[in-house]
Parts: sequence; C-alpha cells; structure tokens
Amino acid sequence: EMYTSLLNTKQAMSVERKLIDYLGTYIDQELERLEDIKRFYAKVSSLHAELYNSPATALTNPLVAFTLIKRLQSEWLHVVYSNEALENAQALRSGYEKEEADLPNLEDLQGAAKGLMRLQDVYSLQVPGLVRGRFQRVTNGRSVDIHLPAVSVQLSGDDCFLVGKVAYDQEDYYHSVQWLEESVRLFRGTGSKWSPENEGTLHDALDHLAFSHFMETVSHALSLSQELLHYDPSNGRVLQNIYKYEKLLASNSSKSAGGLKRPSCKYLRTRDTYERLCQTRGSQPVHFENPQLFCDNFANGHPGLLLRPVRREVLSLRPYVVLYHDFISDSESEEIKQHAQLGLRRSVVATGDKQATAEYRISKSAWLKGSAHSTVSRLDQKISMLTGLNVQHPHGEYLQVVNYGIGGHYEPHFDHATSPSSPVFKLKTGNRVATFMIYLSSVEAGGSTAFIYANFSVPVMKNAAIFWWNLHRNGEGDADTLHAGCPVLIGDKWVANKWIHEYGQEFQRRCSLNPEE
Ligand SMILES: O=C(O)CCC(=O)C(=O)O
Ligand SMILES: [Fe+2]
Repeated sequence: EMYTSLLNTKQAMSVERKLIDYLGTYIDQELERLEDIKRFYAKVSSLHAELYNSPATALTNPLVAFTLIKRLQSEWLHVVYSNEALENAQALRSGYEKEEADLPNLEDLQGAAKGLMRLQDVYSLQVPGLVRGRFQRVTNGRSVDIHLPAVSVQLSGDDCFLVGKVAYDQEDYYHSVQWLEESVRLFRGTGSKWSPENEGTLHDALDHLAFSHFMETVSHALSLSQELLHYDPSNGRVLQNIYKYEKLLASNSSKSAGGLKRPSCKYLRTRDTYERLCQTRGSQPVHFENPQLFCDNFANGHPGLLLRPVRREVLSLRPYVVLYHDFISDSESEEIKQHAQLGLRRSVVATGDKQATAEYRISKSAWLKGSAHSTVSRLDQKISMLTGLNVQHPHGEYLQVVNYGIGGHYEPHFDHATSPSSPVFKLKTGNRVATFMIYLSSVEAGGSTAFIYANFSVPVMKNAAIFWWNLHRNGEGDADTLHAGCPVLIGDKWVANKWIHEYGQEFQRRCSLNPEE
C-alpha cells in the first residue's frame, strides 16, 4: 500500500531508477544487435549490387559460388533465427522481476487515482488544470492558481483514462465523465499514435465516456422527474418515465447510480464545512475579538520549563484547544520520523470492537515506546510538564507517528471512543480524555487540521503541537471536538499523536457533574 504513505512512494522512485538502468542496457544491446544485422544486410546487398550485372560470370569464380552457398546454408539461418532479441528481452524481464516485489500493485494505482479525485473535490480543483500540472480553482469565472508547486508534470491521455476508469469501475460517473473528457481530448491530440506503455486507446476512452454520459444523463433525467413528481404526484407520464429511467439504470448498474452528484456522501452533513475549512481555514480565531483567547510564554509552574517556557496560543475555548509553538526541535522531529520508518503500517480506525482500514483514513502509522527511544521518553516528559498530565503507559498510549500519502487524509472523527466496545478501552484506563498532537513536518499546501463544529482549522506548522480535551469533566465525549486531517495537497505530512487516558489524571483534572464543563 505504497500510496498511503509518501515515504513508500519515495522508495518507489529508487525502484524506477533501477528499471531505467535495465531499459538503458536493453536498448544498447538491441541497438548493437541491429547494427550487426545492418552490417550483414549491407554486406550482402553490396555484393549483389556488384555482381548483379554479370551473375553468370561471377559464379564461375568458385570463391563467389562458395560464399553464396555458405550464406544460404548457414549465414541467413543464423541471422533469421538469432536468439539475441529474445535473450535481450529476457535480461530486461529478469531485471524487472527482481524489482517486482517492490512495485506498486493495482490497489496502489487505484488508491492514488482516488487520492487525486479527493483533492479535486475537497479543494474544488479543475480537472483540465490538473491535467496540465496546475492546481486551479474557478473564481469569478476565471481559473486561478491556488498553489504553484515547485515541480509538476502534465498528464497524458492514458493517465486520464486510468483515473476515469477507476471512477467508472466504481460507477462514479460524476468523476469518470470529467477525466475521460480530458483523456479523449489528449488522445485525439496525439492522433491515436501508438505508445508501447499505454493501457487505453482513444477507442476505449470514447467507449467509457459515452457510457458515462449516458448514465449521467439518465440519472439527471430521473432526479428531474422525481422533482416533478413531487409537485404533480398524479402525472402518469412522469411516473412512466421514472419507471423507464430506473429500469435503464438498474439494467446497467449493480448499485443505484450516484448520478450527477458527487459519490460517497456519508459525511454530507459536515462535508461542506469540512471542505471550506480545508480550503480557507474558516473563520480563524481572532484574539482581539475575544480577550479570553491569548498568547503567552507558558511554563505551567514547572521547574523543568521555567528557563525555557513554551509559546502558547489559546485557539479556542469550546472546545479548549491550545497550540504550542516550537514544542519540538528539528533534530528531534527527524529522529522520531527515522525511528518510525520501519514500523509504518496502514492506519486503522475503530469499527465496533475491532480495528480496520478505512477509506476515510488514508495514512500509515507506527507506535513508538518511550522505553525504546530516549527522544520519545523526553517528549513524554515535556508533554507531561506542559499539560500536568500523567502520560506514562497505560495512562497515555504509546506515541503514534503518522505519515500521509497521496491525498492522504483523516475525515471528520472523534479521537475518543464513542462506543463502550471500542478498542480504546482495552488499556483499562478509561477513554481518551485529551489529545496532544505534534506536527513533525511542514507541507507545501493542504493538510490542515480542521475543527468542524468549532469552525476553525490549524495549518500544519512544523514543530508545533496542539492539545485539546476530548471529554467533558463528567466523562462524556465533547461533540465539539469533531476534527479532521485535511487531504495533503502538496507535501509530505507527518504528525505524532499522544492520546492521554482518563485514569491517572484524577488529581490533575478534577471531574464535575456539570455537562457544560
Ligand atoms: O493529521 C491531522 O491533522 C489530524 C490527525 C488526527 O486527527 C488523528 O490522527 O487522530
Ligand atoms: Fe484525530
């Protein structure tokens, strides 16, 4: 699952470098082989040009006759039945096979394509812009670059075909139409010139695009007719049409088609806010408007922090969210990422009493124990000094280091358990009362942490950390903490989570029966 973490995608780059070397060797050998064949061709054809005028005399020379017979008995045979082409191809293939275990699989490709479509949606990016390597949005009828990446590439007709096909196979005609339109445009532009690397052709793209348009139109027709039926419930003609449209859709689709709307609207209730917060950071906390939001140098009265207090910024009171600037140093960040590398596995989420992967959390994560790494244990101490909380296992979970991949994200969620059977309770130290999250990297664009109901988002700020309470003082989950990691638009985002549990904090955070606190 190389698309779920940029670290793995980086490793893919070195695999391709090796493949480039194999192909280079192959081309050299094939050119040499063709040179040899050309030499034979030139030899034989020039002999014929010389002797053609007088073949009868020429063959009276036994040397000429002998070489003719030899060529026809043996030389041509060797040239025509040479194994060299096969041997060269075989060498190329065996090089490729050596790397096969490290190559992305179909799931990676589909995951990467879905990542692109996610970025398209969340950041309202235009497909024609993306295809030209630009990150653009339409504002007041004009395409505006929302970010200029340091490096970029243009996509080919086949690249777009693939993204469109991934959408198509999911019966997501909203996306397939947009990507296949671009594919058709680009394939037409190349005059259907054959390329050995391509999977699709203009024909394939047209075929898939036509069907996508058809499905889109029928479902549009269906939704318009349903609206009409709402105003005119006894209209028999409309009823009949609806029946026809539904039959058409059902015969061409296993699920009911999503139609013109964007698919996967599980989070529809919060989606618009989420996307707005990802795009614009929402209505950011404005300190002068609310004097209770402030910045200070904070030592928490702890001797360990007195000489080096941490710059604290209170971002929100409900829920209570604070940002600690420069909580960690560059070298500590690098060390943590280094330690985590080998342990990175696809991130999971709690579903019932189990842990499972999910589309709504695309990243890889690793757990680091303080007892195994002195940097981690120093961070634990510093978190403890700042928050006054007991973060020792099992009162705090091990440090979870997360690396996001292509369009990697974590859709709106709670960090605390919302069901009594949640795996969070396995530690037997209660629910996750607080979250301390450290940003171990910066990003070029995207990837903010969005607090949906609180209506603000925190941009990725390298070495800073945010802290918030997940639970009210009465132990109930605080619904206002609903938050998300926005998809990373450009960059390599790393965070580390320290989840602190209820038990062990009884004297640091007193409980209360007041559900407001
Ligand atoms: O990456 C982020 O900004 C948020 C991550 C998060 O909420 C989590 O890992 O629980
Ligand atoms: Fe979270």
